Amino acid sequence: MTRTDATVVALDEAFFADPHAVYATLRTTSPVTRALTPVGLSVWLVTRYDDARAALADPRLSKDGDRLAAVLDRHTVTSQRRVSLAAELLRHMLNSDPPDHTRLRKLVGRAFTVRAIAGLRPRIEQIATELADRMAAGPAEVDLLDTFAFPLPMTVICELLGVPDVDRTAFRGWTRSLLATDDDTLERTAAMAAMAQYLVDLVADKRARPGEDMLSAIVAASEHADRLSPDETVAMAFLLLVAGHETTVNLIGNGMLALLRRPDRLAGLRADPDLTPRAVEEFLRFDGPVDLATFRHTTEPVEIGGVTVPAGEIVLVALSSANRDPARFPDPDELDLQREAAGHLGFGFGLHHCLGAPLARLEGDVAFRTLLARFPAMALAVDPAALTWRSSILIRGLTRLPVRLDGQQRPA
Ligand code: HEM
Repeated sequence: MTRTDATVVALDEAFFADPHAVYATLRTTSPVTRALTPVGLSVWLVTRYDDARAALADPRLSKDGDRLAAVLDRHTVTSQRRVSLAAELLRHMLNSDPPDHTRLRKLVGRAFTVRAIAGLRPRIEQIATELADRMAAGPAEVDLLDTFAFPLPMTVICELLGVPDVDRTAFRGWTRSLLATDDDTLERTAAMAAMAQYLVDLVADKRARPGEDMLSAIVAASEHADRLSPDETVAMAFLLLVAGHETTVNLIGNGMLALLRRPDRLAGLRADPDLTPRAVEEFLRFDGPVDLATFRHTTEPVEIGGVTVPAGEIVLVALSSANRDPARFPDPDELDLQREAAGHLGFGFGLHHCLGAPLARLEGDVAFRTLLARFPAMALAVDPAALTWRSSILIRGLTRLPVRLDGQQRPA
């Protein structure tokens, strides 16, 4: 951990390499503390489970996007420029408080219930099987993120929303650039603008030629002007697409890494596939895809864990830290697939609790069952110490996950 003074934690490369070590110290020494993001934004970090859960449910911690812009400007302490966010992409539910949040979430809520999502299982299994077939027919060493963990959720969310096949590769580049903190600011602003333009065109296309997909249904709803504005329609598409694929890829990646590092756990799960739903909850707790929840800001002074955070401050709730708080989960650094991991904050908590959780759980279930059944000899192709993590204050995910499907170690 690097500290710029006694109380400010730097969210830097050392932090991204091992956030769990930093969090373990913070939970005992300074559970609610100041931190500095890589682009020089001054924030408050909340690291204990009880404080994190309370903060996520506290209406005084606002998600209002318009007010956030002003707060962000006040808290940027370096000269580095922030990425200019395309206005069309901002008005989504994760940037809103009630009543806008309630209206936006209700519009798609029914499509994402456990029951509605369960109908997708056969198609998700088919996609997973096709990807596994392709892997089995290819080289013995692959990047599991590229060959399986990314294309599975990407294909599912694109099919659900009605994004044409040909456009999916460009989308990956844009979102990667957007969620990284190490890319050039201008490049990220350009990626954002390109994505906004693409989605504006896609929405226009759905309006002109509606299909059976969810985006066409959202566009149809937007025609009632009181329900969804044009910007809200595009922002909804943006949120669902980005949230729908940048997260589940790392549930599969981080979960597979955890298993490959613990062959005993891997063997136990392979012997009892019905344990998979429980294992997925443990992967979400142990090393979930969302490290820090999205920005919240205080609308008045708020006491969190005995510390008074003044009004107009940005608060980052450390979900990964809450999920390893020994006060909530005994022996938290142990991967225990039998444990009762329910209550983890991997999907957030409160009003903004992940809308796509039923879909993510289903994709995770299918992914692990498929990979374990099809590749019984799968092993890490590199020393775990050689693996690198993405530089993002939101996403916890590997840059690559090289595996050998035949179980052979690469010669040194
Ligand atoms: C394992 C995969 C996933 C994880 C770990 C995850 C995690 C999260 C978290 C932590 C939040 C709350 C963020 C906050 O409060 O700051 C959230 C919100 C959200 N997620 Fe997910 N997510 C996943 C998959 C998905 C999928 C597949 C979708 C599908 C479209 C999705 C759609 C959303 C949406 C729309 C919200 C905003 C909800 C609101 O503001 O009311 N997520 N997710």
